[in-house]
Amino acid sequence: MMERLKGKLLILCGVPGSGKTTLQNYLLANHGFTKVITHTTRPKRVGEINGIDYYFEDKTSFFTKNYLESVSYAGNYYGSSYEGLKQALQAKGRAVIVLDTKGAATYVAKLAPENVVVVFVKIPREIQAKRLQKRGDSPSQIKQRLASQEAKRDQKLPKALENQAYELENLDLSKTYQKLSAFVTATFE
Ligand SMILES: Nc1ncnc2c1ncn2[C@@H]1O[C@H](COP(=O)(O)OP(=O)(O)OP(=O)(O)O)[C@@H](O)[C@H]1O
Ligand SMILES: Nc1nc2c(ncn2[C@@H]2O[C@H](COP(=O)(O)O)[C@@H](O)[C@H]2O)c(=O)[nH]1
Repeated sequence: MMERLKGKLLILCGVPGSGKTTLQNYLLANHGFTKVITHTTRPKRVGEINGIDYYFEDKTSFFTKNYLESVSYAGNYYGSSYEGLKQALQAKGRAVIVLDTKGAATYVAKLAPENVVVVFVKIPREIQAKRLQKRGDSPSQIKQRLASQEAKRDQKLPKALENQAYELENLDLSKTYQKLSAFVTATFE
């Protein structure tokens, strides 16, 4: 299915702890994007709010939604709904979503090319645990997350996204913001 929509979606996917959520917040604050809020069965982190960070679901309510795609990631379910995407695009014509690479590949397959761009965010493996620690994840959460099949798979750009994704290394945050801004200006304006 190549669904044609009004507006354009920027997908952030990539390495665990690479800064996808941080970059999403930057785009919301500085580039007029609206966030596509996704659903998860993962427990809330400190400071997360239902309906802002995610729609937090239980294992029954999760399966009552109309998903464009859903995945299992490190032992929890995640899914993005058609309604969420359409609402976010209707708001300002440009929307941003954070997905794992499997979800990103599904969007690329399902949406028309003019409606979607993908940014794959990277950091070296050696600093991943430090980034997750900085966010407040516990040592056991970090171990479980980085040992998961999905986190290992997302260490590199999958074949399905080759030549489809802008690869963005996120070391010095202010330089990353500059590069992302330039990419958005070239792609959306
Ligand atoms: N360039 C950077 N330099 C230093 N710290 C950073 C940088 N970018 C993000 N961070 C910090 O790294 C931590 C992880 O970032 P974030 O939660 O945005 O990653 P993520 O890719 O969304 O993670 P996950 O894959 O687990 O969903 C946060 O504490 C964030 O503030
Ligand atoms: N395919 C999807 N991936 C999603 C969705 N919502 C979030 N994610 C990705 O899951 C992992 C883990 O997220 P976290 O918040 O627990 O750190 C990360 O890669 C997200 O990008 C979704 O709806 N679909």
